[in-house]
Amino acid sequence: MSIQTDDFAPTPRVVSAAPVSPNEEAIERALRPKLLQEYVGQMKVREQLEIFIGAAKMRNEALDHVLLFGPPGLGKTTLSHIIAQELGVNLRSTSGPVLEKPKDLAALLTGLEKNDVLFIDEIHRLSPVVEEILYPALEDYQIDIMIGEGPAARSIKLDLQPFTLVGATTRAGMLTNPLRDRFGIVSRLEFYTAEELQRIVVRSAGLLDTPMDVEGGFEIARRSRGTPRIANRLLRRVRDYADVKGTGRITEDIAKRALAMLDVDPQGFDLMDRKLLEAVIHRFDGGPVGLDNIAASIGEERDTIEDVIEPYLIQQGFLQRTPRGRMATLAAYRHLGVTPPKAIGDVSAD
Ligand SMILES: Nc1ncnc2c1ncn2[C@@H]1O[C@H](COP(=O)(O)OP(=O)(O)OP(=O)(O)O)[C@@H](O)[C@H]1O
Ligand SMILES: [Mg+2]
Repeated sequence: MSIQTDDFAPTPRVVSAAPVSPNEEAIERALRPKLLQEYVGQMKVREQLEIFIGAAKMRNEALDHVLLFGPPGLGKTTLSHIIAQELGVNLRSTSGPVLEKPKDLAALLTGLEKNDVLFIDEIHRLSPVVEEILYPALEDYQIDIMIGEGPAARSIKLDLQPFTLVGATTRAGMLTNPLRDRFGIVSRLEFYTAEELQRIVVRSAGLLDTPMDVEGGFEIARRSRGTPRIANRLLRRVRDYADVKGTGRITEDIAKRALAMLDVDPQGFDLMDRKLLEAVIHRFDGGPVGLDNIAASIGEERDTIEDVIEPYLIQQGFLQRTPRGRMATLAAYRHLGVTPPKAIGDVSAD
């Protein structure tokens, strides 16, 4: 398959943390680090995994089950591949919504070889009946399957090879307790710093054969909302700009001009972020306002706001989540150049 431009998706948001097209996923695969050593940032997670993977290999045992959670585009799928690679075992990948029936999961489980990794993306979307068979599989490497139908139906126990489940989710809160309790290793991925993203951008530019100044790379990094997927996407867009409007080299000036053209501001906010902040400030007096009201007001899905738009705004201190709803902080007023009401200073202080 040849890699073409990935611009065909309907008006994708350039700072969307989700992949905007199947083609982008192909490009991402090419940019994916293969080893823990190449995996930038997430020091705590990496350190833990290094030790646990090393120990599992020394004992020739399956690694304990791993739950990876965090916002989209931070490297959960990448890490699952790395875990299998470092363990020197096969990786089987699937996702919660794909596993419709218990037998779908049973087929995967019985096909696993000793110490293999089974990756289940969006594990919070497993159906309860499928989740049921996962429990004994995780605990005792056994599954109960039903043979036959009607009165002749009986359940038999099947032994499985020891294996490691790597589950990924953007919402750890949506996992059932019995499922969550069966993960021995729980790793939370954090947003990356601009310096870490810069290292990722430099590495990707190298893989894409694109000459880039340090300042150009930093400009892309700091506008990438802490997310490698966005950093890699902005890099590709800036590279297009550099090819057409410049000499092909990504300089600071080229990066700034390209990003301004893409409406990505120096904070990494795009029109959607600004629309959300503006709605909270202008239509709801700065909040508190419920998610549903925000969703209706800016014409976005509630889930998209919760999973994709607001985590970064909250992490950066522009939005606050309170029991009564979302509130704009002083930083949000300042960012939009709006004079804050007097009371807001006190709210933001705590
Ligand atoms: N730590 C990292 N170092 C270098 N590149 C990274 C890192 N994490 C992610 N990336 C890059 O970002 C891209 C997106 O990562 P990945 O697909 O693993 O995210 P994800 O967390 O699985 O997202 P989603 O929640 O949408 O499934 C990858 O193609 C990879 O190139
Ligand atoms: Mg993924």
